[in-house]
Amino acid sequence: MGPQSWIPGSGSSMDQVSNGTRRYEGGSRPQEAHTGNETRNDDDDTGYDNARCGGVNKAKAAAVSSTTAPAGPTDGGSLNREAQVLIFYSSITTNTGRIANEFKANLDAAIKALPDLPDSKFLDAEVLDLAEIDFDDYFIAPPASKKGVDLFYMILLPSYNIDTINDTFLEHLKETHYDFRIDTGSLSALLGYSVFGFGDREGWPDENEGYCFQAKEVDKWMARLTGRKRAYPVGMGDIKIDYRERMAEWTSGVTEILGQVARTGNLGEGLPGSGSAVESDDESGSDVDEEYDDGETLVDSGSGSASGDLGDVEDLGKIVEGIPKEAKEAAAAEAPLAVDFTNYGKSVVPLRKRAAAQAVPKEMVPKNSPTYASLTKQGYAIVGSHSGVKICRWTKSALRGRGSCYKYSFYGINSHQCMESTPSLSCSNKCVFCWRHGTNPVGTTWRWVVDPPDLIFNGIKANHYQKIKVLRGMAGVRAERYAEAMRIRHCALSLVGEPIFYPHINEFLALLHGDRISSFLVCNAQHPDQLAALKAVTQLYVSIDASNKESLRRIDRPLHRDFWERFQRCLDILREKRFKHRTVFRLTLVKGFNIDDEVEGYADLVERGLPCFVEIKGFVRALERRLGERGLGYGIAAEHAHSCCVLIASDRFRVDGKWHTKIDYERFFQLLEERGADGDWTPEEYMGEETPEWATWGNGGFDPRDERVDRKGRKIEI
Ligand SMILES: Cc1cc2nc3c(=O)[nH]c(=O)nc-3n(C[C@H](O)[C@H](O)[C@H](O)COP(=O)(O)O)c2cc1C
Ligand code: SF4
Repeated sequence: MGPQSWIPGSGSSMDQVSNGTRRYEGGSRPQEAHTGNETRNDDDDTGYDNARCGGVNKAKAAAVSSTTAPAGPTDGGSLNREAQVLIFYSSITTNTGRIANEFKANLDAAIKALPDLPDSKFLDAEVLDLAEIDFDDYFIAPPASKKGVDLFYMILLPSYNIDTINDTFLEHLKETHYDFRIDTGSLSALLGYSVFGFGDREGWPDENEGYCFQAKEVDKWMARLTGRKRAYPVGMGDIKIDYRERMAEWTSGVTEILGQVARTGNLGEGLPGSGSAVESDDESGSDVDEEYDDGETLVDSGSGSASGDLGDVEDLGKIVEGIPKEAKEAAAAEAPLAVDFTNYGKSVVPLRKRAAAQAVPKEMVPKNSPTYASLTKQGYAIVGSHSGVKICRWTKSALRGRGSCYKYSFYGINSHQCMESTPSLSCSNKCVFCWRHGTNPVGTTWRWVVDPPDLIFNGIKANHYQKIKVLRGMAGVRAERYAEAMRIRHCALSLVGEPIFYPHINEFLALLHGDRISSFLVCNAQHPDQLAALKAVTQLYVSIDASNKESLRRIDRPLHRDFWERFQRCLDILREKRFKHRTVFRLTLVKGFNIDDEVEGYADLVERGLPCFVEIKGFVRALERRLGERGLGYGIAAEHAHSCCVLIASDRFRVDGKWHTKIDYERFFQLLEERGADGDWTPEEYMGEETPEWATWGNGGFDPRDERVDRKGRKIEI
């Protein structure tokens, strides 16, 4: 969408029909507004018929009329008119008033320092006390007094759980939104807005207890009134502790956006009038609850993906369990075992043809392939010809302070700083639960064009950041977390495909580590040679979908004929590596296929590989008991109740009776720098601090500082 989109009269919510009559949403204006004594006010160049307004007061009508007054930029993108920031604040005990005036001085200076901006474009900001202005003048439509100037609103608001001007203000925003005489999005002529809240954690320790609650409310209503022109996530600062730091972050973010607005006339990726908003919430609906419903299921562990979208691989177990037993059995019985096109021996492809096909390597996922279409439709970005990156739902959830994935509870992975990706979208299995049947590239050896590691590394990072930027306008995103999210700290190589299949996996890992990004690499235990040659990773996983040869054949449907031998060799390699890498078994249990009578088999596999950790869903106690009987030294260390995931850990990670499942990432990078990717060290050397109490077995694994919400985004009282 071009810059014209936010010009009043050219945008969606403020449309005027050619005869100047204001167009109401839904076609015609509501019947009950007619007085029966209607005369048209010809002086009203907006075409808005004041006489029809019934109870609308004059100020309101005038304000409404002004929404159609300003014209927007027309010079091919950048602002062509003067712009100004209006800083609104409320203040009862004077802090915010003082801060607002200091802020104005800083902001004026910061705007002047923006590169490539002519001085004349931004007028000095104006500070306005909400207690002294008439809300109708500013918060129904942009003020008529500012005709010809494009406005950007910043609202600085302390929270008060007693009756103050804030309540009147919030009531006004709400009324304006619901007033049928006023168009939806009546403030959409603004360039954008952002809110910063002040609170006091001493009395209101976290958001569940009301910390900065009114700033969040104002932010929500402003999103509605502006047609979702949240330029930057709501910021929050504790007046006694960190407001300076938080405000500095927020100010730098907002100023950057102002520069973008001035240069391009729009707010950037993901926001109205500025490109794709598909990943942002729709805030135009009339139901307040819906605003916070992005379809994420954060607490309802019983639901899987109905659409067939695998979504997040981290939720695999849940999805797998959701498949009816009969369907799985039918799939396993009907689907032919995948044919190995690359190994010699019996093959349906004649050798000559195969040789010809291999002469010129093809792209693994060409742009015109069904796989490409399918992946991009589901939010994956394809990088080069065989790599992918996607924002996982936990990253979105963490950005909004609504909880992180189990790896945060177990290992201290910040979900909002985590990038989920793979350098190989291809793999050598055709697992029954994989949604990509029929379209995914499979093979036992690499037979495609190989992209260089730096192309993949730079590409996935750029795409990840771009996707995060799109989320800037999403309801509920915290400014602090957004700022942190612009620094990737973790990479989960666990998207679809098989990462160690990529021929330059070690070089790729080195690039991640060189940028101080930790690596969690998940493989399917089918490539022992590559596994043996793997250099340093922060945490190394094998995915274990079955406990014996027959189940594995039926569930993973591997391409390799010697799949079981490969699988066992991988476990042996993992056993050897356990004093170098943090090794993990991820047990994905397919109900009906492999739970019954298989505990013994899983215990055998654990005994063979002796991993540092076992991530498991279901039959936790049974497995723990078996491991105990064999004297292998494991215990239940942590849990994440939402994803029904439990962590069984080796006693190596229990110090003085306390579990230490977290990772000291800084120490990991130090070890790498000191000793190199081939160097010797043990996982214990970068063992992190004690597992937090809330993450230990029996305590649920939900960080109390986050807010629990249900499927609709409604807060859950605990
Ligand atoms: C009576 C009272 C109620 C308050 N209620 C809240 C609250 O619900 N949430 C919060 O985060 N801070 C609350 N605060 C803290 C204020 O928001 C904080 O001190 C703020 O900086 C005050 O700004 P001001 O001096 O501009 O009025 C409250 C403070 C007082 C005195
Ligand atoms: S580890 Fe990263 S990619 Fe995986 S679920 Fe957690 S936040 Fe998402």
